[in-house]
Amino acid sequence: MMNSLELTRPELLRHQNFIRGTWSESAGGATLEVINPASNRSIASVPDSDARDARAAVEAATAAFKTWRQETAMQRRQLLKEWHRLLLENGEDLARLMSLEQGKPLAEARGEVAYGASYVEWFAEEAVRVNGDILPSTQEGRRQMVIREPVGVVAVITPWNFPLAMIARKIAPALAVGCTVVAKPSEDTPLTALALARLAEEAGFPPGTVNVLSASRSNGALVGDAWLADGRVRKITFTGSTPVGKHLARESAETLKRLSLELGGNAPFIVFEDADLDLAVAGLMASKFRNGGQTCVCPNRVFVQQTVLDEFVTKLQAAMESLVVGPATHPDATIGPMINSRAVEKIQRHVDDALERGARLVCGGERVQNAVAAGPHFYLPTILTNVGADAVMCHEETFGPVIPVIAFENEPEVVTLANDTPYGLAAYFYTSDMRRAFRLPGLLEAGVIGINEGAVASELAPFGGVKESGYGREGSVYGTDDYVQIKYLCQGQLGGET
Ligand SMILES: O=CCCC(=O)O
Repeated sequence: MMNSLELTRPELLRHQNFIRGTWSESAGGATLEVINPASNRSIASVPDSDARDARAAVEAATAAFKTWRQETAMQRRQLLKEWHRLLLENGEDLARLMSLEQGKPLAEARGEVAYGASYVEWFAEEAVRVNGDILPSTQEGRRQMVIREPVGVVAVITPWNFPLAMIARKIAPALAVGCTVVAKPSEDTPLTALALARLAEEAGFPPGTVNVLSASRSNGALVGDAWLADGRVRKITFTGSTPVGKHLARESAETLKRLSLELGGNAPFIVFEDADLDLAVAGLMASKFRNGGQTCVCPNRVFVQQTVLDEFVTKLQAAMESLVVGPATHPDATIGPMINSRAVEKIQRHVDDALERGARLVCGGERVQNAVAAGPHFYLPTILTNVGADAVMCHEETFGPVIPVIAFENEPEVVTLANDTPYGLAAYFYTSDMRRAFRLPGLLEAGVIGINEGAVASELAPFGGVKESGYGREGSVYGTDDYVQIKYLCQGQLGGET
């Protein structure tokens, strides 16, 4: 049982920024307390960086870019492979750090180490596949070619819900193609990111190639603004809320940066009457309760065909009895604390709103009050039925262990309901009708579709949204596209002597 920061390698707990290959305090000397969401107590303090640190990181990354882009692809692959090896070798320590600062159960944190590391391995292999093209010639004696070049310095801004996987799957493709990186993790979970920086240092990346700094929410905005204003930063890759994504899109217009935005979702999970209901319940459990419901692809609205609604809810409630809410230190915990009190208040506001509008509470609906999960941030797994389309939880991401069940009559109706949102990240449906399985993906407005499957993410697959869930794709063979620019070379006068 994990009960403290007993790391095999205590030096993985970093208290400083990593800029230009050295560890340093913030320029202003300010610090930020990292809070364990399970106990609401401080775990460690890290720098509370500001615009000066942000600029120092860009200077380092700009200088490093000149040489890093010239490295051979094999050398970049080699260093990424070494980083991948170190992530796995230190996986237990990384999982402990992640559980403590983010709250996810240790088993899930171990899973995230493997998941995040898989992107590093994938992009290590992609480093040697940044190919160009030779185009058909439009004139005799002319050769037309296309090469792919790294865009330059990339700013990486990551959320708290996957402290390792999100930063790994942004930094790895950037480094693979020859970009250098300045990164700021969420103020809630900087420790995992700083530990990754330490392992990048050990892997041997040249100084300035990877720069990681921590900052509080308010100073973090100053860091972001400094990067937005800096013309040397050629790309921003961000995972987080849609309002922040829109701010980045607006403000980066001045320097016309490239953007990858992985933003909010409002995923529908649709269960048709012809579905295997046990399979659908298992898929919903896997998808909905990943990280306690704090995942951007978690089903946020569960649509069940009226004819099977009661049977489905009975099976779902029975499955939910196996969930154990508790801190990461509890060996059987399957749902940890929510990240902070703002998150718990939002969940409660959504539940209260649905109940006021006529929803029926099947189970949960409040914070946990027991000895295993004693802190203020634990929320009971909740089912609500008879949820109206006007409920706030049908329009905003609840980001917690709450399942609103909404009845529907037929396919056209549920497609309209599912698409009735500005978001379009993930959508799931369960059916045994093969024609429907082929038809529906074309009708659902989402970047990722689960067909009789609730766990969809993988390093081999493109991850990203449509509509106000953002743009750009992470992972897969498409995952380096956002980090390269196309250059056209036209070589003339090739004709030899006749
Ligand atoms: O929450 C965002 C990313 C989750 C995932 O990679 O499946």
